[in-house]
Amino acid sequence: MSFLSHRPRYRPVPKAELHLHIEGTLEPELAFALAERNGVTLPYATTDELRRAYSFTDLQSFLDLYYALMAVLRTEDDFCELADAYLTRAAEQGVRHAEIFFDPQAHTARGIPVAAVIEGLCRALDRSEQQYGITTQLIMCFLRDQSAESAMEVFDAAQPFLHRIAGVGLDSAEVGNPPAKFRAVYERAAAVGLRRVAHAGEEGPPSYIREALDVLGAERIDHGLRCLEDPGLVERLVRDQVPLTVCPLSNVRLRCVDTLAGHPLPRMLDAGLLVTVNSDDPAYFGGYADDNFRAVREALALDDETLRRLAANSFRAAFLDETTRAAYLAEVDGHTFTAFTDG
Ligand SMILES: Nc1ncnc2[nH]cnc12
Ligand SMILES: [Zn+2]
Repeated sequence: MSFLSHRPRYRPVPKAELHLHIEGTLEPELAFALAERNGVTLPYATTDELRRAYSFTDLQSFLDLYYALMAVLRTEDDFCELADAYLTRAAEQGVRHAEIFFDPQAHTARGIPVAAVIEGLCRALDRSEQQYGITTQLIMCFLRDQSAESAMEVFDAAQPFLHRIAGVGLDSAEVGNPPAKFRAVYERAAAVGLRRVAHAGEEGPPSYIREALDVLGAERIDHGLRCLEDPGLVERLVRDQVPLTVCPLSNVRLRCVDTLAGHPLPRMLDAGLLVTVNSDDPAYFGGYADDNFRAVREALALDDETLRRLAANSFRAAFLDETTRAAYLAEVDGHTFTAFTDG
């Protein structure tokens, strides 16, 4: 019997995943299968060789590979399979509700119609509650390193599908692309009742977090790590209980923090921030939702009550109706963290 089989394992705590790019769940095995099906040649001979390329120095070095690998995603079926694969994994990791980002401009720029992307994703999401026990929402992200006009064009192209979309987000290369660039498209999103979130303070300065709140009306901040450099901003985020969707394994892989043991998550919790734990791009960063929970548990010596607080925060921060939120919070309350060993 191996040593590993005696390691304690934990039933994953029920949680909501609020910061998850569906394109970032593209595992090398699926990438190769789709490449073959679609006649796309990848510049890697094997899945192992591709995995070896997952060594990033910053956000941009990751984004270069992330966008390049999307070449294999071409049809509605591809997007459906991608989402199904994520939901299968998420269910194993205790995810009960997922608010899923997608990057339409990364596909329309390659000639893929926005309909293929959204209809493919929705085919998987529509059966998610029954098949995986996971409720879902879609959040359409604008690429901040593209122009404001391009964001407006994709928003126009998505008009027939807006009833399938819960909100809009902002992602891609942060520094040099401040939130205010997207004021107009966020105003249009707000006018039709869409929820608003934005990546800010991952690599960019605290002023981008303020701008996301003040100019875009962001209700949640994705990452938000660099708020800690601005005590006045922290005070505001605590006072208003603005959720921050933190992604610990991502932060280490993209070198936003040096080590997991040095991650500011405990400081953020101590400050009273409404922090949640998420996976960001799990196929690239070494773990899905509960892998992130387990990693911070070990590296930061978090106790069960802190993990329970993080799980509860995820449902508090989710775009759920109050009845569903209460039901999920009751699941968190009723969860026991007892370890079990198998083998
Ligand atoms: N961590 C991240 N930051 C910004 N844009 C992204 N797109 C996918 N993952 C991202
Ligand atoms: Zn992200």
